[in-house]
Amino acid sequence: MTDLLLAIDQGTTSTRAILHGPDLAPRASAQLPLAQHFPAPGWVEHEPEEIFAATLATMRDALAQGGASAADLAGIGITNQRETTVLWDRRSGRAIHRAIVWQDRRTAAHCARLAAEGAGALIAERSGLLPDPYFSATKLAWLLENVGGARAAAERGDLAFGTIDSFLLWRLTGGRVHATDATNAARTMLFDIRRGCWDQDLLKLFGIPEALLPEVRDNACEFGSTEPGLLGVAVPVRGMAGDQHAAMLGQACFAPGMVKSTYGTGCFLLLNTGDVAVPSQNRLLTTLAWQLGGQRTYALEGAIFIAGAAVQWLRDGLGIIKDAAESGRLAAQADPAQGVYFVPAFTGLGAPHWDAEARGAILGLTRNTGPAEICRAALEAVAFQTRDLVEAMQADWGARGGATVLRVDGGMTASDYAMQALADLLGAPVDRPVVQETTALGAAYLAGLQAGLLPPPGPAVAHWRLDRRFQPAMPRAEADRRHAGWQDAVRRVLT
Ligand SMILES: Nc1ncnc2c1ncn2[C@@H]1O[C@H](COP(=O)(O)OP(=O)(O)O)[C@@H](O)[C@H]1O
Ligand SMILES: O=P(O)(O)OC[C@H](O)CO
Repeated sequence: MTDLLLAIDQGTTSTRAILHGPDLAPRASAQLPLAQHFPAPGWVEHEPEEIFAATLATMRDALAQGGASAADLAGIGITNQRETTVLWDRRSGRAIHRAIVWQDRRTAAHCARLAAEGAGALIAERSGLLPDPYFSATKLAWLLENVGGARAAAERGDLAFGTIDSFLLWRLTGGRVHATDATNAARTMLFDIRRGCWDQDLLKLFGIPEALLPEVRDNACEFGSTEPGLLGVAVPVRGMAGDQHAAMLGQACFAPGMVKSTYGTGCFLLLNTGDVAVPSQNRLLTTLAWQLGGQRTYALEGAIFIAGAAVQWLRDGLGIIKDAAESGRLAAQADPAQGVYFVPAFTGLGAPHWDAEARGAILGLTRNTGPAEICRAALEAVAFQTRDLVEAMQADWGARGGATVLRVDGGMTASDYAMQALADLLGAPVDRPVVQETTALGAAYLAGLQAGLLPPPGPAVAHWRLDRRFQPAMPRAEADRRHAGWQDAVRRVLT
């Protein structure tokens, strides 16, 4: 039977492939870590060849573990870390520089200049974003300026730009297809989210030759077939979406007002705003939720750069825990009287502050502070930042109503401690689904939708099931007092 769906989830810290049945039940998975390169302070790069090799290896491994072959697949869905920028040679398919990762801050001065020159209004009106190094446009401009011969080659049409989805599609199809999907395009800062096309004024603002750009398609469509030599037979790629958008589909946030929050390296909270692109008055991002059948559904997004990455730093940087799970065990033993706050602004602060130059701090230390208090502060920082985003979203969307429950997913949701702290400090229930790999689930769903195996977004899609609801247990006054302490700590790191 050709009814299995293979999702590729190419994330910031790892590459995964998950094999799903036609009912979207996960059957087998494979994962490989991804090396992080930090060539200068604030710079973050990935090796595109490593990404492609890991993608292929995990796809083959997931199929083998599921006792399946490529001939059993109805389609592949690709989902990916967004904004990360690759520039490659069309002839060789090889990148001319390492990928510049979404967290990379090397273009902070470029963005500050754009903001000072008043370009923010055009950027917000067309792309729904704001001038920050997070998005692809200034990363691509940097590559064109700093890699020898790149601009001339780009103008000759010899180079191709893409986010990780496009790069993988190019390589999987043997260089036959240069395409992206609307959600990934929406994160480049070059795309008009209301008209659904590349924007000439933004291309001019960033000095980007149009010849570099991929074709923009719906999230579910025929993206092209893989080279037969790669998996044994040619398999159609039928779904593609940025990871946070795929997670919205995986979380079945189909109705306006529904919210999901993904806690991986960073945290990304998205609210479905239906067919309206809602401009934010509170420094959130207006973006696409998905585009299907040419119809665009929009979202408001709050992006926090550091969530689980703070836990990684406790393990690898400070060395106070041996594995991520230990952070919760230690936090549970913390002295409740100590007001320690950890602002994990390692790569600046994202929404709603957007301060690229801010750096991290741990405040409120005493002689009694130890690893337990620092772990608690790191886990609570994620909850406080989520609360900042939720409050900004309520201000933008408020009266229109919607869900009062937060659907969560991502690696960090494995921590019961962190999820309870989230419910407590937010003062709202937090729902963790049975399948926490919602990003891959969303990608598999898109491929299944295109293959005709699954219905369009709506009540007939039945892949979401509750694992556990975390109810707020902390008195509201206490949560507010702690949040005020957090806000004070943030004020001290802002530049
Ligand atoms: N039990 C846990 N407690 C706290 N953090 C955790 C736990 N398990 C995993 N994490 C964090 O989750 C992150 C990995 O999540 P994942 O969704 O795989 O990330 P990404 O897709 O960004 O690569 C890591 O940063 C890790 O520190
Ligand atoms: O790889 P993740 O899961 O940390 O997600 C990265 C985001 O897409 C960046 O915008």
